[in-house]
Amino acid sequence: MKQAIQLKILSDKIGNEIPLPTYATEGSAGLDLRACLDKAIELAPGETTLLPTGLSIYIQDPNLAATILPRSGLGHKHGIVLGNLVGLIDSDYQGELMVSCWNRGNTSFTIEPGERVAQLVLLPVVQADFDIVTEFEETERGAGGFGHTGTK
Ligand SMILES: O=c1ccn([C@H]2C[C@H](O)[C@@H](COP(=O)(O)OP(=O)(O)OP(=O)(O)O)O2)c(=O)[nH]1
Ligand SMILES: [Mg+2]
Repeated sequence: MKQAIQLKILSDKIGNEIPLPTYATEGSAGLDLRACLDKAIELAPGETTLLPTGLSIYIQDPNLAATILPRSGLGHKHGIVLGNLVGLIDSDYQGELMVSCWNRGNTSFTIEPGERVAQLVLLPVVQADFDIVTEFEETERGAGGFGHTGTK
């Protein structure tokens, strides 16, 4: 599904030395987000930094949200993941898209201006309209969880 999403460019770098986010392939679920930096940043092991993207989006539709997810290559090979593990962008947020970047690895990592540091995925959202009850209709699982069904 495709949907028009309003996007504001907040930095002169975007569209010049830093490209606008695009889907890398026809089937890509995520748009890579680039670090909108003047100069490279070295992220020491264990350090977290908040990276600007130079972009804001206004999703507007409450039945949509965006998530910011790590890139698998950066996360697996270099230990560069997100300080908040997953970022959630509310449909009414209009500020700059920010990426909390965490070096969970053992070696320093340099983030270059324009580097693709994370990816943005738009998702459908269902808002709960709570119906207060005192009993649920019984299920086989009931309250069992946290390994209740075993491992094999
Ligand atoms: O990785 C992220 C996570 C969030 N945000 C922005 C968009 C989101 O809509 C807003 C608030 O995020 P969230 O609700 O996760 O943070 P909070 O700590 O609950 O802040 P708030 O009290 O503003 O909701 O911050 C980002 O730019 N990047
Ligand atoms: Mg919040």
